[in-house]
Amino acid sequence: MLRVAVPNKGSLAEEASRMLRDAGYRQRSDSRDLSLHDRNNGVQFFYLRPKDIATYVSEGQLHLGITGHDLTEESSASVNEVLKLGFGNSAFRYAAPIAKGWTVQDLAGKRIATSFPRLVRANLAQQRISAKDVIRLDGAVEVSIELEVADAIADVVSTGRTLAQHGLEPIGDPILESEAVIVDRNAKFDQQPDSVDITKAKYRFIERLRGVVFARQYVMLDYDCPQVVQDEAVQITPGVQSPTVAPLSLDGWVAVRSMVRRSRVNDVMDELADLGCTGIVTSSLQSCRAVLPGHGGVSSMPGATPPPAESPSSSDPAVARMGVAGR
Ligand SMILES: Nc1ncnc2c1ncn2[C@@H]1O[C@H](COP(=O)(O)OP(=O)(O)OP(=O)(O)O)[C@@H](O)[C@H]1O
Ligand SMILES: O=P(O)(O)OC[C@H]1O[C@H](OP(=O)(O)OP(=O)(O)O)[C@H](O)[C@@H]1O
Ligand SMILES: [Mg+2]
Repeated sequence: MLRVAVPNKGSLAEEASRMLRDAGYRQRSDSRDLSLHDRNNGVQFFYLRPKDIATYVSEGQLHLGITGHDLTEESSASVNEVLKLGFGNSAFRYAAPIAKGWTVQDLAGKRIATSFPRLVRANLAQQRISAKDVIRLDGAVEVSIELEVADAIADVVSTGRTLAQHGLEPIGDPILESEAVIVDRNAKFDQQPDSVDITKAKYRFIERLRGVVFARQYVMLDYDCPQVVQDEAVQITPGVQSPTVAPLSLDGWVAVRSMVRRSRVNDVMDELADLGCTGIVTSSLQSCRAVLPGHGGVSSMPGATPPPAESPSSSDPAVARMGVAGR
């Protein structure tokens, strides 16, 4: 039985469960439940503090976990990040009162409050800055300056609203950029290697989530196209092998279906309309299996779980049929 850790609260919890539901897994309906057995999929989920997840996974009690890249870096747990999940995006940054106008060098001799002391100490050492003290706080770090516990902070910044509300501004480059990731253990010499069943179950789980991550980046585009401009239209929505092109019952017209990057879809629709295409509609995708080399995920990250021999590939006709637009 595959055992997977999921954030039980905080910024990552809701989105992690939503992504798991989109991938077909059952999720808890009561936030007091700390585990849930999804019998149909052979997975047991454990709802844990995201900060602790890398530790459980590295020790081997849990097979995989969803947590933040920054939390993984802060912990000394030995894990591999095997898939980026595209949510929980943040930057970990130094900040100080706007009125001070400090640079990073001004942190020398100052008290710095943070929930990530290990990352801060490592960054200060790397920049050869000798702070007076690094003070560990669990949260609400932005208020520590007003309360005179610290002179500056290092904290997670997403929209920047919390900093602004407290009269603070980020200083220097981000210490770290972060997003939610799936972690796998980096097996130690004294640990049992995964059984064949667990290796396969891990692969299946990661591929399902990868399908959701991928689907969120694309939309399905359908349109009717005058045959005389079909070649130009196909260039605008090229797909992987090629888009699906089917005859319409109207002479001189074809129907085209292709996946297009969500970030580009409005430009693509404008270009198709300018060409004389019509009936251009988009539909959202919940999940898919159409991941190709270079599209992120396991293949692009170190320490990836190797796929079992029978893993699907982009030569699979089911994948080729989807007409994934490569732009
Ligand atoms: N405002 C935010 N936007 C996006 N991601 C965030 C935000 N705040 C924290 N994170 C990310 O969430 C993870 C931290 O999760 P955690 O649950 O420990 O913190 P939290 O969301 O601050 O919850 P808590 O309130 O319990 O401290 C980190 O990976 C962090 O980068
Ligand atoms: O840049 P923003 O969009 O404003 O988000 C950043 C804030 O979000 C998180 O706090 P959270 O709400 O988790 O509270 P906490 O400080 O108690 O952890 C983080 O620690 C920052 O305080
Ligand atoms: Mg927080």
